[in-house]
Amino acid sequence: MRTASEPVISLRGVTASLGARTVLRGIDLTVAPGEVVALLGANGSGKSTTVRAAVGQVPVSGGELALFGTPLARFRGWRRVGYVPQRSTAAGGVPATVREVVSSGRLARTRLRPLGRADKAAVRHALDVVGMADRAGDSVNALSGGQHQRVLIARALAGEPELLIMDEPLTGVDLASQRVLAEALRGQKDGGTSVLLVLHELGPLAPLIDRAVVLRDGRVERVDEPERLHDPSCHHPRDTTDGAEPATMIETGLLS
Ligand SMILES: Nc1ncnc2c1ncn2[C@@H]1O[C@H](COP(=O)(O)OP(=O)(O)OP(=O)(O)O)[C@@H](O)[C@H]1O
Repeated sequence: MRTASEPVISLRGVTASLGARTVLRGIDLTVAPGEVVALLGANGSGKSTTVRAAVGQVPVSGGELALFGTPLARFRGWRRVGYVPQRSTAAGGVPATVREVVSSGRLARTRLRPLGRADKAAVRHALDVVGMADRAGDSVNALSGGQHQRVLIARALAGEPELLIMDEPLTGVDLASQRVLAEALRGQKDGGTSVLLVLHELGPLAPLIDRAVVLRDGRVERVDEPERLHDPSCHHPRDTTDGAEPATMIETGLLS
């Protein structure tokens, strides 16, 4: 579902540095309402830094960044945003159950009030969607990496976000879990949620993706339809006979 209204995420000429290194060199990126956008690119191209900038975790040194039409510095609508960080930055060690972690996804809505009926229903639904309802009472420290990832996704879904941002949700996740995630995302998309995903491969998510934005060295190298990324003719420019400008092969370095 696309509308002509204002983007839910808008980055224009965004620059950012980490330590002494300039990592983002002028990123232009928009996500329209209801759109599912994949952010692709080689290791170190700036994908995570882009999404971390979008959620205010990395300070921006230049350009314009807005969420739901509000400049990030003035944005207060965090209950509208669900964020799943890259797994290594959110690993276990927390003495909490699966249900407690997923419930924390309601915090921006409940503002420390006890969970009400609607909150509990949203938590249950999120656990169901990721197939973790039967593990709700278990410690998160007793989960595998892929299960932990599902819990983090459920935490984001529990907040019933209008915008879902996920950093490499498929990494280290088996094919069955990838399909669970694809189903969950399908449900979100059908409900009108806008989604920005950092990915290395489109995998089972390919049919859901409206646009793929490829980063290279802190800039947008190209924006493409996912079918084109899978089109073998794009990968062999010398084979093209119609004189059309061939697309560049996407090399993440992970697909050998
Ligand atoms: N804390 C940091 N201090 C300095 N440089 C950093 C820091 N974190 C990341 N970088 C650098 O920023 C660049 C972009 O990193 P980023 O994590 O955004 O890339 P990425 O495209 O998400 O990579 P990957 O596919 O490996 O996850 C890399 O060159 C990285 O070395």
